[in-house]
Amino acid sequence: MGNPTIVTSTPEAARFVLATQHKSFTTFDYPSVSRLLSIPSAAVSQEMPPGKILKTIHDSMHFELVRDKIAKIDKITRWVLSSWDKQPFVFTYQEAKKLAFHAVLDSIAGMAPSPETMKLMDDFGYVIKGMGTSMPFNIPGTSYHMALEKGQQVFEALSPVVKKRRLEKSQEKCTLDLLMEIENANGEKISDDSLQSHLCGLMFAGFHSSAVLFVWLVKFLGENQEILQQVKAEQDTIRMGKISPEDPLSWTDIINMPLTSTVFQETLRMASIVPFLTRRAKEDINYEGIQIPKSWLVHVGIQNFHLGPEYHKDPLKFDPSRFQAPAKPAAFLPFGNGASMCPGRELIKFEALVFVHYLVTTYSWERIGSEQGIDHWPIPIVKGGLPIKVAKLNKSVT
Ligand code: HEM
Repeated sequence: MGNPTIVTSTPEAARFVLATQHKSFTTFDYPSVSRLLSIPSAAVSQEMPPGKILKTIHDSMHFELVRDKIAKIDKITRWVLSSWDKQPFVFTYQEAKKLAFHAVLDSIAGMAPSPETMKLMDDFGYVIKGMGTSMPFNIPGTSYHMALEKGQQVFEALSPVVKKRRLEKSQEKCTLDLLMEIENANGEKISDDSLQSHLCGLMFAGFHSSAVLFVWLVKFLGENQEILQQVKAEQDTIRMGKISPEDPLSWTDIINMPLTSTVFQETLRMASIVPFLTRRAKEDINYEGIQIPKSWLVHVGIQNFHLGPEYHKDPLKFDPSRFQAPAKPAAFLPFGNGASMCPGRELIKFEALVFVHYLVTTYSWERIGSEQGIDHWPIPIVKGGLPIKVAKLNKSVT
């Protein structure tokens, strides 16, 4: 990282750094990543207090607002899954990206799937790829250079989206609508450039991590047939309670998915999609006798305790039942902790449960190809994109 760094691996230290002593640390962004996302000049972010923007983003993903989006998530999920049986096989990661990107886009910008959103997704895919490079040099021909170019294109493509949304008076509030309403101390509203930039940041926060989660869900369920059958029974019961096959899932259905919810949690634990978080000390800090000098980085290893036998019995076994009892305090932090804790955690939970519902009630699947293993950077993902052969079930609804 090029900075003196202290590495922590216990949940207690994680809690200390992320929450209890939050005032003593600042978040740390990798410069090569920030560069890909901070598309307009730094001056743009000066116009509105960052705290106000962050609060608005968190508010826009408040449980009650996200709960109202279940029908939309349902529609997007059916749209993605309905095409699977027309193909000899699918790359789970490709399909997961489609689902994750459009669910996030709907939530943050109220945008429905279209050829334009597909192009936006493909372009943003290059930005993500550029973040994963170990050589972030802006040299033509490199993936980092391509990512910078594509990031700029995404930023520009969002300009008409923001302008149109300013004119619309939509009943359903998305993050963009709420950001448009805030004012700084001089009574000025946020600029279009700034809004476009924040949308890019939100896409980054919500897109790739969600797509990767869906891939892990398919992998773990496929490898654990007994659990899959139990999840299927839970989801079939919900489906059979519907009057018409077209009826979307509702909030009541979501709360009737306790087993699938534990599968979601166990997948987050095993995959540890955000394996570590980094903070910078704002001052000299003493933690249980250990001196953390001002401006040093602290690397909070989350995966260490997610997979630590002291915290989770038989940690490499996929066992959703361990979440029937609450996890030891702070030994499960897939969404971080404290003030920066992921505001998208309810959204992604609903997305994952709806996805599993249509997956197991519509298809059976079988992993194909010989590629094994995990790519670990920037986040852990199944190598090869998990190609699967799918077969439509008799009473499927998509
Ligand atoms: C599997 C999916 C996801 C995982 C594992 C995940 C994980 C995390 C983690 C660990 C953080 C804390 C970062 C830190 O403390 O430095 C975070 C922050 C954040 N996440 Fe997520 N996230 C996911 C999905 C989403 C989604 C769908 C959205 C919606 C746009 C989202 C939006 C955000 C935002 C805006 C932040 C920054 C919050 C802040 O700085 O106050 N995330 N996420």
